Amino acid sequence: MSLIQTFSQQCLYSSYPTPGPYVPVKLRVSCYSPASPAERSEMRFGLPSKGRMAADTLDLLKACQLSVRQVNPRQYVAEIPELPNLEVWFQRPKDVVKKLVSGDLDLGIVGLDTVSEYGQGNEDLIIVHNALEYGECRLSLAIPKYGIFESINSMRELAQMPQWTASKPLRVATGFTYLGPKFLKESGLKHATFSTADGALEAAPAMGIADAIVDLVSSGTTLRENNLKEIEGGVLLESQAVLVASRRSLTQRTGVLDTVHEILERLEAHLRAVGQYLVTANMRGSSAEEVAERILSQELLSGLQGPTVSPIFCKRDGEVAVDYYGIDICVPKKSLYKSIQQLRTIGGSGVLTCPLTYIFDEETTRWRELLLKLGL
Ligand SMILES: Nc1ncnc2c1ncn2[C@@H]1O[C@H](COP(=O)(O)OP(=O)(O)OP(=O)(O)O)[C@@H](O)[C@H]1O
Ligand SMILES: O=P(O)(O)OC[C@H]1O[C@H](OP(=O)(O)OP(=O)(O)O)[C@H](O)[C@@H]1O
Ligand SMILES: [Mg+2]
Repeated sequence: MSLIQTFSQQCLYSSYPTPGPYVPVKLRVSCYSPASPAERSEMRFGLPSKGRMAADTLDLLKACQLSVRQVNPRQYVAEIPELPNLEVWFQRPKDVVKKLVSGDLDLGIVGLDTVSEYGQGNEDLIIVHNALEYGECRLSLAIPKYGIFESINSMRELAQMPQWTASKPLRVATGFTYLGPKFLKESGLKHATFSTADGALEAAPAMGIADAIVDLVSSGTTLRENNLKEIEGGVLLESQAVLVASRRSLTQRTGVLDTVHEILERLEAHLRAVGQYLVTANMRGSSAEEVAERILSQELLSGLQGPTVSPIFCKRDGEVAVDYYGIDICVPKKSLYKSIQQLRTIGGSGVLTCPLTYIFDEETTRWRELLLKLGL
């Protein structure tokens, strides 16, 4: 097959599978019988089976004490022992989205770019957590730095180039055959055609196959190495890993909403805690308020809501007395050493630090937003 398929050919491939039974080809466990969305009672969680998202997704779940138990890496079904009645299915990222739409999965983790491309605005897809803090990239239009594009630096300038006509449109290579055309249409670039390829899109302009590309950019190295540039107004989407669920499953399938609540709480509590340290120390003082005042006079020691200051009771001359206070503060890892220095200057001693696993807040904003979206 040639590097680039034409857009019309690609359209044939991108139609959704019809909803219904899904029989995994490589499944070696016989206890999983195929069931239609309406028949099955277990919840299904789709995770990326390959690519850069796969390992990071498993790592994130593990950090939330939701380790995925997979008997062997070629087996596409697994479980999370902490979450009963839930099956994990490993699928290509785009298939996670397609199967959420068809009702063969209930929840999934993939990049927002994949949800937007393959979900195509489908209202059944609900982003439950929009920032899992990995897989960060952007979907961007890029053009060559050289030739007729040398002085073109914005989408407006690109759209106004006299070169693009009905008979000689701008040729765009992209794997994003839904988002790409939609974006160019909205940008006022009337004359554009699209072709698609599975990878190495950045080569298309130099090979003379395309004038521009729409592809994912992270560090920008691939574009730079291929003499391409992004332009003002050319970012279609900022993406990172997200937790996505099917509205139908959330509202109709027993247990899905509760499970999503638990997963969401663990994700939020973990992501809040990442990079945070708990610092405990002792401080001599005349009262808890006086100690708190000293701590709050330091820029880095205000903690999440403020320091916890607790009296340390000791026995002096047969009486209970308080000379020292124990303090607990949360500080970001990047300012840990500076915080300890500040603590010492105001009399802190016996300083202990430990990384935090979870910070559970009151009910999370995302949960409230989800209930609102579901009309609950
Ligand atoms: N360079 C990148 N840096 C960070 N995240 C990226 C990058 N490229 C892609 N991603 C994110 O990772 C997701 C998976 O990309 P990946 O390239 O691993 O899989 P794929 O493109 O679906 O598979 P393949 O490239 O093997 O066809 C993308 O949908 C996107 O959200
Ligand atoms: O801005 P950068 O950090 O250079 O990353 C961007 C590249 O990463 C992705 O490709 P990937 O590595 O997934 O290869 P692929 O084209 O085979 O999907 C994307 O399609 C870009 O080519
Ligand atoms: Mg890729």
